[in-house]
Amino acid sequence: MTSSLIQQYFPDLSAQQIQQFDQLFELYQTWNSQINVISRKDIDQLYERHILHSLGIAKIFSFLPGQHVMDVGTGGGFPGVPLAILFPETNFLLVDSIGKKIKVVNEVATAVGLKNLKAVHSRAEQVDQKFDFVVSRAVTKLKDFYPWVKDKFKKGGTGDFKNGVFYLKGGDLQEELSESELKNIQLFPLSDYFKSEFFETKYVVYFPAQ
Ligand SMILES: C[S@@+](CC[C@H](N)C(=O)[O-])C[C@H]1O[C@@H](n2cnc3c(N)ncnc32)[C@H](O)[C@@H]1O
Repeated sequence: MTSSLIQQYFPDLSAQQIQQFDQLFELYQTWNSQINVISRKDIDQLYERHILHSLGIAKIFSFLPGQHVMDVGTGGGFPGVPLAILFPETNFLLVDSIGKKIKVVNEVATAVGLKNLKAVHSRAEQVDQKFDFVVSRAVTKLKDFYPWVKDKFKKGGTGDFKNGVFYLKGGDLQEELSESELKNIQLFPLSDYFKSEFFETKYVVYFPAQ
């Protein structure tokens, strides 16, 4: 399997980025058979359901060179690994509270030669660093998530986006968003960018640090 689906939606990739995305299939196939980081029945859908889904954030916002981004609860590296390939001059810290998942991330990142990514075994709450942005997917409800990261933002912003959170969410979000009591939430449907059934119910949720 190759990264042709990714190239379809991101036509300006460099030869190195294409090679890195191509390498991911075999790497995840191998590592996932030893340490489960994505559902085994999903491995054939790696490019659509994991890599392209992660890159949905990049359709909304382009991280800048030198910015610092934390991926909370990265598991096997989503969305952090695909974003670190796409934004090679942005610094990514991938965090997970399960050490063996971080081992997979480090193996994959080393194999594809990612120099802008560091993965650490830690609870997000315990990370003592400040970031421009936090990204995440499938970790917990926003009401419980935001307190983990609320004191971890630098002041600042880029264009329409003040430093804050880009969270990949699916399904009916009304109740979750209202119980979170977060202000200035923006929802971006990924069906506006990616044409397949999988993305019909998927969103990027953005809110500024508050
Ligand atoms: C369902 S997995 C999602 C993994 C990945 N983001 C993805 O979408 O494939 C949730 C992950 O969050 C991690 N996690 C849960 N609470 C955490 C916390 N407080 N700090 C860091 N990681 C956490 C779990 O260990 C688990 O790997």
